[in-house]
Amino acid sequence: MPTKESTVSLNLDRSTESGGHLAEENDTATDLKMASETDLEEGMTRNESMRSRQPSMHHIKDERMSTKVGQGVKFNITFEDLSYGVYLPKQKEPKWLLKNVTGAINPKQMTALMGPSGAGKSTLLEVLAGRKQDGEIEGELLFNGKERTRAMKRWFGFVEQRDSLIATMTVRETLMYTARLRIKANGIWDKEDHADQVERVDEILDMLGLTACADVVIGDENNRGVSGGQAKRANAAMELITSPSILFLDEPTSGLDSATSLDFIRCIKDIAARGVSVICTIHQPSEEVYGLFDRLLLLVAGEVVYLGKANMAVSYFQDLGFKKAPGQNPADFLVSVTSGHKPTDGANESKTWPDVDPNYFAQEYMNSQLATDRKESTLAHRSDISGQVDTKDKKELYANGFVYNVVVLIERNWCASKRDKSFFFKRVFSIVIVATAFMLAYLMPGFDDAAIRGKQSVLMLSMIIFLFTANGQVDPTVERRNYMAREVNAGSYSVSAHFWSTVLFEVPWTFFKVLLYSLIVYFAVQLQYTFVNFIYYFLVLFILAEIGLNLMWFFSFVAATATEASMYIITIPFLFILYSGFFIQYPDIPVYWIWAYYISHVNYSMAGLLLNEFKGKF
Ligand SMILES: Nc1ncnc2c1ncn2[C@@H]1O[C@H](COP(=O)(O)OP(=O)(O)OP(=O)(O)O)[C@@H](O)[C@H]1O
Repeated sequence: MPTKESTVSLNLDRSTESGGHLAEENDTATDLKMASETDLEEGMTRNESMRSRQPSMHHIKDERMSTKVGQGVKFNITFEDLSYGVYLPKQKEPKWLLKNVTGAINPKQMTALMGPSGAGKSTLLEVLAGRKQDGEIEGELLFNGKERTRAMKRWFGFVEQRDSLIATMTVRETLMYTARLRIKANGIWDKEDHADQVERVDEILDMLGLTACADVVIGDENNRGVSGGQAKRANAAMELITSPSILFLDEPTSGLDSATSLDFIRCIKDIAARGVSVICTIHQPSEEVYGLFDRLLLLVAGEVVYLGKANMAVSYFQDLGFKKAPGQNPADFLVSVTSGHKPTDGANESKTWPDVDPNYFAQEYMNSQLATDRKESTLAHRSDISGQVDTKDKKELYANGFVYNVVVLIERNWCASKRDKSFFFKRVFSIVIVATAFMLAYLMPGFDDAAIRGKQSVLMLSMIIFLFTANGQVDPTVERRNYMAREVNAGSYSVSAHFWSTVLFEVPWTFFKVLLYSLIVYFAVQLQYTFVNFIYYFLVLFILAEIGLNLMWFFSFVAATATEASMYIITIPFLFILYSGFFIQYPDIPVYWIWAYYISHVNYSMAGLLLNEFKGKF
């Protein structure tokens, strides 16, 4: 069990490729020391040497923003006795999902994070990337020897297992908007920025073999778009736009066939070769895919059972007495051995595998020379550069300002919406159909009993329509929230920028929709023919429509699924309608529901509309 105090700390080191400070294979402490002492031999003090390598965070940021993939800041991640636990209900002690994990991830290397299902691979990836907000973290986690700051997020690229892309946008549009949001810009429509963004997008399209499908829409199950493999690459491409120094990938090949997986991992290998630290969880890679990884971190039940060169892993376990069958996939062999599952499909050697305790491999690794070397290497790297760079969090967490982000997000909303066939139907045509139906049903001039009843019904039904009219947008809103969460997590923009861009994008459409409806219904049903009465009627419906829209957004964000959101969106306004005093008169409302009458916005809106229409008429 973890014993160390919580000292999660990260660090930032800048090392250029020419400086050679971060060697390709930092396997031993000796290698690291030798590399860092190059400058010292040239007559610099250690502090001078470090300062020359590590400019301020601001300097680094500017430099990074103008560099291509792999040419910016280099990161070494070191973690020592890193543990992560969650509190289960009614438990005082945390359940430890990661236990005393020690290791390092270096630039120019591609590390595979493997292990049986439930071993803690995704958990480790998220802890390293700083994505675990809950639970308890113990041990030490350093980025070039310094504590992680929130501002560092922008140097990280995290490719989630599930592709979250906007179906109606093309691959190029997706990347262009990502570039606009994540790269520091001079202005919203600055020409130089645009040229730089185009250049970067072209570079990444080329790097990931997406140029041929750059102008194809992503698509979904209903609309044909790019292939599954291309979507995966587009998903990863979004994370490369900012030239990340560390690329985390969570099972990027899941759902891909073996040829496409190989193709994809080759692209990632090329990216690592440019100087990026790559760590990637992967399930059952083929022998060829496995062969592309430089290092392997094998986890079992939250503990490291192997961390070292990927091509040495099989012999490490063979030396422990576990023989690999000829032709057996090395990744399958490693997972079978460490998970205690002896394969039955002709791997005769597995029958002779020793029966071992579940903790055997973790213990064996802890006592191995590999672990001793690894620990020394981790410690050496951390102490070499700790305390030399500015790790203070910067005030600005996002590449660009709030207004810039809101404007770009509005533009992107339009770009994504214009190809959505249902967009105009939901916002314009559906309301024309409803208004026409009203017009035909309630042509009732005058103020006789039937006309009064008809007008009252029209007023109430108009309100009901605008309370529920936004419900058709639940599905796309729930879908987009994953996309938003991804971008907010990546530090592209704030939740409030997303909220205001959505509000501002929808306000003109709501205005237009309510105006269209009002113009048709108000005059057809012959409500009060004065400008002031008409404006009053229009404004009440507009406010109700905005409330309906906001309720839809709220429930679409808090509900687990679109179905659950729809249930809330129907139930809650329904209660406000039921106890508005229209269908059940105030004296007849059950006393335990009277609160609903007082908080019902439908009640106040209906009272306003009735006064607007009938005041002074009787
Ligand atoms: N919030 C949580 N509360 C309790 N247990 C959790 C929580 N999150 C994860 N776990 C457990 O921690 C273990 C590790 O989960 P994780 O998703 O990291 O495994 P994994 O190795 O990525 O698995 P897979 O390969 O199946 O995706 C699992 O047993 C999981 O059930």
